[in-house]
Amino acid sequence: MRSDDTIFAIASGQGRAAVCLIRISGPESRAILQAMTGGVPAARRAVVRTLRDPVSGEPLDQALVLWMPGPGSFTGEDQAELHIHGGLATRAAVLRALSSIANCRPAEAGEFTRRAFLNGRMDLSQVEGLADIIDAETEAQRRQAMLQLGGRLGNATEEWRESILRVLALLEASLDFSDEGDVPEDLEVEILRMIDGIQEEIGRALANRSGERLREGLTVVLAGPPNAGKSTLLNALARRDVAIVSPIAGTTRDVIEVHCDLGGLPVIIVDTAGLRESADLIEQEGVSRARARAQDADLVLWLVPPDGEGSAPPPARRLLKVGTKADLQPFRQDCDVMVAAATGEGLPELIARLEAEAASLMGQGDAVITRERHRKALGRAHEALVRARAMLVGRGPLELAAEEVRLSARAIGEITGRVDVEDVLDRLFSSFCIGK
Ligand SMILES: Nc1nc2c(ncn2[C@@H]2O[C@H](COP(=O)(O)OP(=O)(O)OP(=O)(O)O)[C@@H](O)[C@H]2O)c(=O)[nH]1
Ligand SMILES: [K+]
Ligand SMILES: [Mg+2]
Repeated sequence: MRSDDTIFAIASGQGRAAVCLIRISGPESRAILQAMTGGVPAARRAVVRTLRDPVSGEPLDQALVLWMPGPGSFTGEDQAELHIHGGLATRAAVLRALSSIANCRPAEAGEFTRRAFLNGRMDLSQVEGLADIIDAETEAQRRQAMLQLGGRLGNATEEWRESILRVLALLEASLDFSDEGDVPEDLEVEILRMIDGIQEEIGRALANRSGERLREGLTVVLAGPPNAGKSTLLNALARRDVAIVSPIAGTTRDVIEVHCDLGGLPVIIVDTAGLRESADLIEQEGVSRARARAQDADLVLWLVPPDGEGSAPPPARRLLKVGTKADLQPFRQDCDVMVAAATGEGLPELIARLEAEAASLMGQGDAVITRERHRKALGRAHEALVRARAMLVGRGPLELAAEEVRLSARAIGEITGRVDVEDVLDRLFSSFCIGK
């Protein structure tokens, strides 16, 4: 795979369609337009042209053609777009023609975006935002992904990184001047004050897990004794016949997941095997999976049937008690909600309750961190700052404190893919006037 190849790909999905969009990026883009359309249109102006085979000159299709010269294009390279008719034979003919051109080849997965990143058109957090937009299943996920693509995470991390590098610059300045005397006391006070400020902001971002929950979906596990009505409730919430329902206790053995959209928030509802002691090996496995899922869940709905006083709920982070078969039992004081999934009674109340739970656990996309990767990088940055601070306060070697601060900046830089420290330091130093 060469990065100076010209790449092309269908960007509009597979299968027969009215229109098919072919994206082209790389140095041959202009030559391709010349060879296939007989000219190059004005930049970023859509024109209709006859597409021809570059070797035989045979007409292949009528297409809408765009020329987007670099560096102002998505990838930063010269780019062209061919909006052709979406018939299978038409696509195949145009792709074949493109393959026949020297130094042109089909793009690998994600290669356009990779080039955009390598050419500085977007940072890593924006690349992830773009991926999340394509994967977004609910309104709140879409909004969060848009904010990330727009640079919310990238801007926040760049600000933190710049502040950390300012601390580093102050430390290095102190190092440079330490043979002329001690680190001025007011400078040390200033450094500690800055570290405290950055730590507090990063700490606040780390404390908020709603972004990751929103990106991944909230996991709600239905648990309870056999025949509590778990599968019936799953089917009612999913509004389709997903799980087998029967009066036989121990019907469900596997873990069954359904993705739902609750008021714009993504919720994964998980049906599990009824919890009981069983001699059946398969059922035992189902029960142990059910317990494991309940333990990891954001929320467990513990289902209590009319005769369900005997069994105890599994350990869970958060648990709601739901009295089931409300058509067969009166309101239970020991339950938070009553529902009869078979008749639909109480279902709107349960859904409203779930929406409220989801909203309080996920917010509406106000978190900065949306992935484990961000959390790990920020966590490392935070820890390094804690060590640097301890070293400064404990009068440890200034060089080591500076090294910790440098580590912190690098860790934060991983979020956007900007890990260069020296050039930013140079820029910062040039604006300083300590002992100049
Ligand atoms: N009357 C009434 N019966 C219900 C209701 N919900 C479920 N049932 C019945 O209860 C029985 C068990 O329902 P399931 O949904 O299979 O229960 P489960 O908890 O998934 O059972 P296991 O998978 O075996 O643990 C079935 O015969 C259902 O028709 C309800 O709201 N009212
Ligand atoms: K059952
Ligand atoms: Mg079941």
